[in-house]
Amino acid sequence: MLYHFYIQSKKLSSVLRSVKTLAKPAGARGYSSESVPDRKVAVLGAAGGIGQPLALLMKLNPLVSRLALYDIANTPGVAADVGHINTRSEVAGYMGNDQLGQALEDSDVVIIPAGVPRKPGMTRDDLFNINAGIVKDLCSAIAKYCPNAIVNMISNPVNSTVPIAAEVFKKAGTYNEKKLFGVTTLDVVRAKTFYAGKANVNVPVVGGHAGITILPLFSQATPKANLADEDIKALTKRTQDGGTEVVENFIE
Ligand SMILES: NC(=O)c1ccc[n+]([C@@H]2O[C@H](COP(=O)([O-])OP(=O)(O)OC[C@H]3O[C@@H](n4cnc5c(N)ncnc54)[C@H](O)[C@@H]3O)[C@@H](O)[C@H]2O)c1
Ligand SMILES: O=C(O)C[C@H](O)C(=O)O
Repeated sequence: MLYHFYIQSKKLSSVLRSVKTLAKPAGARGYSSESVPDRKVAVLGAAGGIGQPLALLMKLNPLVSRLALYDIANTPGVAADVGHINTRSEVAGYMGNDQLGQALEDSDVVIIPAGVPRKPGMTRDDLFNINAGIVKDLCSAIAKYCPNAIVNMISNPVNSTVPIAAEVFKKAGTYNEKKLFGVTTLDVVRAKTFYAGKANVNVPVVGGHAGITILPLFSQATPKANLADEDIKALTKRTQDGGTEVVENFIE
C-alpha cells in the first residue's frame, strides 16, 4: 500500500507544481526567505488505512508547506505523530464537521480517502451507498472553502465518486475539469509490475478504476515484448483484479 502511494505521491508532486499555473499567479503567497512557494494540502479521511501513510508521504514532500489532516476521529494523534517528522511543512489536525472549514480553507490540493473500504466478497460498487454521501458532503465543503483547489478522489467507487464530485461542483458553480482527478495510479503501477516487475517500463492504462473499466494497453507498452494474445489477456485480467487480490488477502 505504501509503495502505491509513493507512486501517487510522485505524481502528486507534478500536480503540486502545476498548482502554480492553475490556481494563482507565480510567486503569490511565497515565503520571502524561500524560493519554494506556500502550498497547502488537505487530506480528508487522514486517520484511515490510506490516510495515514498518505499523510506521511505528504509530510515528506518538500513542495508541501502546510498539511491539514481531517477526519471524523483520531486526527489529533495522527497530526501529532506526523508533525514530529523534521520536514518543512506545518501539520495541523482537524476533527469533526465543525472543523472541516478550517481544514479546507486556503487549500491548493485536497486528497480524499474518506469513507469505507470493501471487505472480501464485496465489489467497489457495494460501497456506493455509504461513500456517495460522505463524498458529496466533503465536496460541498470544498466548493465553499477552497473552490479553486485541485481535488484528488481516492474514495471508492472512484468511477462514481468522481462524477458525484463533478455534479456537486457544477451545482456550486466551481467545477473545473482540469482540477478534478480520480486516483487510479494503482492500476498503472500494477500493470507495470505484472508486465515486467521492475522499473523503467511504461504501460498506459485508460478507463476507470473497477473491473473491465480498467484497460491496460499492453500492446502499447515499452519496451515492447511481443506478447501472445493469451499473455495479454492474463496480464489484463490480473491488473483488473489487482484490488480484489489485495482485499481478499486481508483477514479480519
Ligand atoms: N483509488 C484507489 O486506488 C484506492 C486505493 C485504496 C483504497 N481506496 C478507497 O479509499 C477509501 C478509504 O480506504 P481505507 O482503507 O483508508 O479505509 P479506512 O476505513 O481505514 O479509513 C477511512 C477513514 O475515513 C474516515 N471517514 C469516514 N467518514 C468520514 C467523513 N465523513 N469525513 C472524513 N473522514 C471520514 C474514517 O474515520 C477513517 O479514518 C475506501 O473507499 C477505499 O476503497 C481507493
Ligand atoms: O480494490 C479496492 O477496494 C481498493 C483499491 O481501489 C485498489 O484498487 O486496491
